[in-house]
Amino acid sequence: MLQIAGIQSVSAAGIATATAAAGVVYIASLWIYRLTLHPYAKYPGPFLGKVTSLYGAYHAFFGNIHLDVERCHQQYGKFVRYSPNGLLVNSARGYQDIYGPMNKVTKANSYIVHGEGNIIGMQDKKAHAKKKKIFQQGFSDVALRKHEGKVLGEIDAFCKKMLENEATGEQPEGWTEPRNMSLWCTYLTTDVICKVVFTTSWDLLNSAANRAVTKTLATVTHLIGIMHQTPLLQRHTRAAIFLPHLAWAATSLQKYSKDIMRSSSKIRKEDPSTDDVFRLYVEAKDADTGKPALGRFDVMINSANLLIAGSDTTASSMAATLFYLSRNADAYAKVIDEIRTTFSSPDEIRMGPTLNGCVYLRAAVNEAMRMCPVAPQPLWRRTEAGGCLVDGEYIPGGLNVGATIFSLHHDPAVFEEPYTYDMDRWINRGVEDADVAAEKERIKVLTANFVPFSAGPRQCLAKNFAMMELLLTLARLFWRMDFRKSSGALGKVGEGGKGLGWGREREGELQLKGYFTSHLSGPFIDFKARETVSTAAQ
Ligand code: HEM
Repeated sequence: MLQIAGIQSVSAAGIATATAAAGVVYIASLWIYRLTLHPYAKYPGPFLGKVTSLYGAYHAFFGNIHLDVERCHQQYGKFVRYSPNGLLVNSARGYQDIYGPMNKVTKANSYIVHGEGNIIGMQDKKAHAKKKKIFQQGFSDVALRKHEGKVLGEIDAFCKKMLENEATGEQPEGWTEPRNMSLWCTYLTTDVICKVVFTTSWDLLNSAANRAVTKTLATVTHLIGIMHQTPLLQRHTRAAIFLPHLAWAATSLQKYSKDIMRSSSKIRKEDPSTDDVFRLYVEAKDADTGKPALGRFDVMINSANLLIAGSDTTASSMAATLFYLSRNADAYAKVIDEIRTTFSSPDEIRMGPTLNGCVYLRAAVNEAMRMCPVAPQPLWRRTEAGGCLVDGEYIPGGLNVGATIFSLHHDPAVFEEPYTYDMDRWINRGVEDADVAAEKERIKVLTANFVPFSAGPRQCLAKNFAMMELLLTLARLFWRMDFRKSSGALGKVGEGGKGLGWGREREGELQLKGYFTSHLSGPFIDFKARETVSTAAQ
């Protein structure tokens, strides 16, 4: 009992009841405000999404946020209020208004979860543009030509590995044991990005010792994906309390980053001429002052960030292409034939116009990236003071707006049968003269709705590098070996099926976990060396 000013005694239970009652009144008033007077009150959306940001966090936790957003657009239309302060739009025009070059938005506050100094989270537009120019130099055309040799070395090691039979010995007729390609592609892309940025790697392709790093990377993107959806979890301390089974990954990532930087700096000490992206950032000069453009911390955090941004992203696009080609015989035949007739040896497969001219390969990758985009969650932006127009709707300043690439890529008004892998939709149909304009328009509309790397000033920093890695890897792989989906239960891993829940029931469709980046299980693929080629050419 407490005696207050000698007038009244108050029990602990009484205080608890009063506090709980005040809490209930506060939450009820907040919900009523959000449902009636809030500027987004007029927009449709799921009831729980309108009143609490935990709704989005819940779906991000289970990795189905991209599907839930898709379901909401189907139910409510183009505009969906997906969180109290967050409105989603699904149209090419809306996408350009939010992300395009003329946008009047900044990155939403949720991007603080990527850590201080990380380019992906910068809100100040001018400061971001200045930094991006510098960071992009690491992936410019000139830099890409420098990286090509390192990338090809890793790709060739990967191809060799794919033809090895580990575990249980050879399968009949020369086919390898089933390989889990989301894992193997992540080993490759992690080795590649480490080599390009730091000159050293964990050699995940050849050694199992550090392969746990892929679990760390996936868990970090899961954690970040949840934190992005709700301000209630945007501090790492809170995430550590409420999501301890994921939060460990942030510390683990720091350890891995320090580890790779330590080995990199050892190499640099032994050979000061070591040339890589890290060195380029250290030596970058400010164009106005001629002084170093980046501080030590800036270089460290952004180089480490490239490990996350540049590993499972490219890997899932690669694995998705293998998934769909292994299930679509016609597309498979066209791509394989194109690669094997265009190049007479794998060594001929290099960056340049010949590879870029492989229209079927490009279409196969496009269609896989359309169906399985790498960034499947709402990419939230905050409107600037004064507000802006988003597809004709005025949105006041200080609110979140966004879109999901997944829904834009599955709009049935643009992509006929959006859940079907149809590589040919990307191929010019070579129509009669009278229809040339219509065909041009068809491709233009598809392209406007196809934004795997996003658009405008915050689009992917290393889009050309990622495409180079994807095309080189797949072309060299397809030249050297045949492949097929594994048989039995393994062959079904990662695929939709009855009873898997809304949006996950279509057989033949690759299912992804909608973390901050997409996370895949499988596909399991068997490989077999081309019979007509001498072993020397392998
Ligand atoms: C197929 C592969 C890839 C895809 C589809 C992809 C896609 C994207 C998308 C959609 C964004 C925008 C994210 C947002 O708005 O929050 C982004 C940003 C970014 N990406 Fe990629 N990415 C890929 C590979 C890479 C690679 C290989 C790297 C680095 C080597 C990289 C580095 C970055 C960085 C640093 C940003 C932030 C840019 C900024 O804020 O200005 N990405 N990427």
